Amino acid sequence: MSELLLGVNVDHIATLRQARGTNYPDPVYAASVAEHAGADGITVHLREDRRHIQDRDIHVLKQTLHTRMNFEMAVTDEMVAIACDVKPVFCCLVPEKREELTTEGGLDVVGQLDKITKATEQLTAAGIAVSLFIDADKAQIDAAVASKAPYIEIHTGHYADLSSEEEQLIELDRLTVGIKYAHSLGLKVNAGHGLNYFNVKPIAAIKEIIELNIGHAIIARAAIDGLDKAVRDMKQLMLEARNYNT
Ligand SMILES: CC(=O)[C@@H](O)[C@H](O)COP(=O)(O)O
Ligand SMILES: NCC(=O)COP(=O)(O)O
Repeated sequence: MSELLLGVNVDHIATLRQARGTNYPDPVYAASVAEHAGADGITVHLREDRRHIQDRDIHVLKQTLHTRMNFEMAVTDEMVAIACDVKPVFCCLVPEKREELTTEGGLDVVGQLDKITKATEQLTAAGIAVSLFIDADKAQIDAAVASKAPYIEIHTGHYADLSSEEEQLIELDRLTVGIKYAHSLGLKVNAGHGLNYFNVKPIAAIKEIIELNIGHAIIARAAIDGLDKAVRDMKQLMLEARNYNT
């Protein structure tokens, strides 16, 4: 069974920095620690409101990463221009609202197919692999295929937010059906949002998933155990889930 990759999202290292307007903690340094600990990639979300990751972070990470950058962005001319300048390996197109605390759902590809297809064409022409952050919804998956984006990232936030085990199992089944459907259409499938040390294994066990992008839980754990250990512990859980279910 293929190895499951871990993309570490360092947004909330930047949240801590922005809280006081200092130059520490530096998400660039955190990315280096995470890579040393076994992260297969680094995810950063440059939001329109710059609440955490800054433009400087993106440019320095481009010069310093040893793995690869997954640049999360809204589908705007500003972000497309930045992405085409920086040329990360991956761009993940996400929905964004200034008033949201965090990402609330998947991108509506069905309702914005022309806009997303155009952005995908522009980013692809710049040599960037495009991923669409979508819900495990058949119509959205079909629209992702139509947009010609090679990757999708299935939004696991609803699964993560559920408290009852029964409801979580129902949502896990819905995610699994969507992921397998997307894979059957030739899409490369990642997953993320809200995954933590207690809910990651059932998602990691879905063998069609290539990469999990995890941030908040790892950075929160790092505040207690340190980032190196937080990353290694998450990688270990993912490895156990994938190997156990071979
Ligand atoms: C798209 C997604 O689920 C996250 O990668 C996103 O970065 C969440 O936004 P915040 O990092 O601002 O919480
Ligand atoms: N796309 C998901 C991501 O990068 C991290 O999301 P979270 O683990 O911070 O919720």
